Amino acid sequence: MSNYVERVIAQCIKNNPGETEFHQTVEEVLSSLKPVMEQHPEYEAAGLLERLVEPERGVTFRVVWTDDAGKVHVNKGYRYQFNSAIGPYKGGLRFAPSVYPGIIKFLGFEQIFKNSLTGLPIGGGKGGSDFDPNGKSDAEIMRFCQAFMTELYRHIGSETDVPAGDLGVGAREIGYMYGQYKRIVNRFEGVLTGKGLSYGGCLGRTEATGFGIVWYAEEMLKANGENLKDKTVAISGFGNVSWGTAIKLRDLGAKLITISGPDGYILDEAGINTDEKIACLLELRGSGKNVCAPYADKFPGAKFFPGEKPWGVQADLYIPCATQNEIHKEDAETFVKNGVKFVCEGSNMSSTNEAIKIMQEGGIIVGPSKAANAGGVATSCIEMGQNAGHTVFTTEQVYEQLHNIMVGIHKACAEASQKYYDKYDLVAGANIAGFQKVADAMMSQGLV
Ligand SMILES: NC(=O)C1=CN([C@@H]2O[C@H](COP(=O)(O)OP(=O)(O)OC[C@H]3O[C@@H](n4cnc5c(N)ncnc54)[C@H](O)[C@@H]3O)[C@@H](O)[C@H]2O)C=CC1
Ligand SMILES: O=C(O)CCC(=O)C(=O)O
Repeated sequence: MSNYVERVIAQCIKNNPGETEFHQTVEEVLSSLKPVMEQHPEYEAAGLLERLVEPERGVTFRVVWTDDAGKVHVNKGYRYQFNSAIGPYKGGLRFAPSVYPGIIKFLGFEQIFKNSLTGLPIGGGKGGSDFDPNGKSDAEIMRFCQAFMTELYRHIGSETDVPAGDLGVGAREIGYMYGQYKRIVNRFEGVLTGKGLSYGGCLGRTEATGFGIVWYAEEMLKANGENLKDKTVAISGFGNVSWGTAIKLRDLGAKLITISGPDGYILDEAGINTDEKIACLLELRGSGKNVCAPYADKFPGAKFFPGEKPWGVQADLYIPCATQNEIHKEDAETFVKNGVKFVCEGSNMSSTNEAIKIMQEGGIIVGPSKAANAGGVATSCIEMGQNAGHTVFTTEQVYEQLHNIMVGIHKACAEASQKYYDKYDLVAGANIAGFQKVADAMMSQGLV
């Protein structure tokens, strides 16, 4: 039966040449499902894994827009609708020059399991463009978003596929895309999440991913007899997820000491814990320059380390919050050498498979991104419910649901790994717990 897993991985790599990030996640997820396949031979007979790694649908389209000087630009747009067994496709849109099918497929595949882990009725999908929002004017962003939605609108809908933000797509971009969708279809519906509060957005969605990550990390620590109070924490990035993470760390009494960007990292040993310092993350993101160095100019005492990542800094907990594959083999070796105990992934697929193996073998507890960052999409689903019911939830109602969901996800991961591996392995547990519900639904729905 383990041959089944190997065969599907090999075939998937062959069918999707050059898409290394997609290969990486398929390998990581499917490998940990081996004991499940042993117990369920009916899955192989139903070709379940072959179907799981093949998106139900994928569209690639041309996006034509003009810059402020009137020059015409052409970008690629994508939406991969991976799996709708348990609900409408759901997942963000990423705008970054590095976007190509391998990135969107890795994110879409991860989203299937993440969305299932939330316990809510949402399938998996992801989309985006190789458009670079950095350095663009507001008018250029608007024209790009309108052009992108002019094609995307025909593939999505509040009961079909509900995109949201991701890297490079925040409230501003969602607003421009929502306006264009509404103009084309002449309907006001919950087709996107992460909307502004004045037109159907959900209180708490902006900070939800970061809050959820910290609540998940808190469960990891508690399960190992510790808590977040007075712990030092190193994170990467300074975007939406880093910002929400910074706020919740402060709420729970932890001390955040780093942020980072593509230009290097900031070490602020006094703690990134005042309103002004935390708001500076938003200013850096809003500047459109994609650099964190100006933090050190603004707050004397903070140091900037150009071209370096924050993983060599001594801390009790590490939370990568920027992009995929931020933790490589060498970083994992540094963690093990430094006696690190906890790494909780905030960004999607923060670590290479090799790094995860080194960390786990070195005794580090790793919280996998598909579980730890699921609070964002969970709150998006709360937003969908709010829109469908033509109602509004209070911040307290959203936070309470979100907290319960994160505690539940940690419990599901721990129980699944205990059942199939007889140990506390959140990485394998997240894959198995996320898989189980999707597999049950796919088996019930026949060969589709
Ligand atoms: N926004 C959300 O609700 C969710 C986001 N995520 C994931 O969290 C991560 C961060 O997303 P957001 O904060 O929303 O994006 P963002 O665009 O607000 O911020 C991204 C941050 O990552 C940094 N960054 C990007 N590429 C980098 C690179 N190559 N090297 C170093 N730094 C880099 C940027 O400088 C920025 O600080 C992504 O992996 C995303 O997929 C996951 C779940 C939900
Ligand atoms: O809120 C959503 O629908 C998607 C969030 C997202 O892109 C993610 O979970 O990676």
